[in-house]
Amino acid sequence: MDDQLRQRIEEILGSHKIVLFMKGTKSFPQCGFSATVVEVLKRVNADFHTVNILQDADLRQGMKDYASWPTFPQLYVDGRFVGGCDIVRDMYEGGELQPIVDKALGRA
Ligand SMILES: N[C@@H](CCC(=O)N[C@@H](CS)C(=O)NCC(=O)O)C(=O)O
Repeated sequence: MDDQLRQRIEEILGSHKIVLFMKGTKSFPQCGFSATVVEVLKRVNADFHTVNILQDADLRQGMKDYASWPTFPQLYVDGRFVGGCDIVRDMYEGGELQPIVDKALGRA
């Protein structure tokens, strides 16, 4: 990945505590996996920023390389990759997501 793209990704991650790289938008997800993570984040009352990778081919490939993760959605909290849909849903069901979100948002 070139430096400019890496810098762009790091700027996005540095500007928001919780970032979801997804297909579509919060109000109009264009994939069921992305829709599930949006729903889960709403349930834990997360304030989160979304990036629609369907509108950005560079980021669509760049995030796969950056995270070493081949699919979307990709959830980042405090700049760190948390997981995709299956992981985030499992963490929510296991009660592990809420404390991570609360800590990132200064609610812990
Ligand atoms: N098991 C994955 C499901 C996500 C998935 O399979 N996403 C696919 C289809 S939406 C994807 O992003 N493929 C790569 C691409 O479209 O660039 C998860 O837990 O997030």
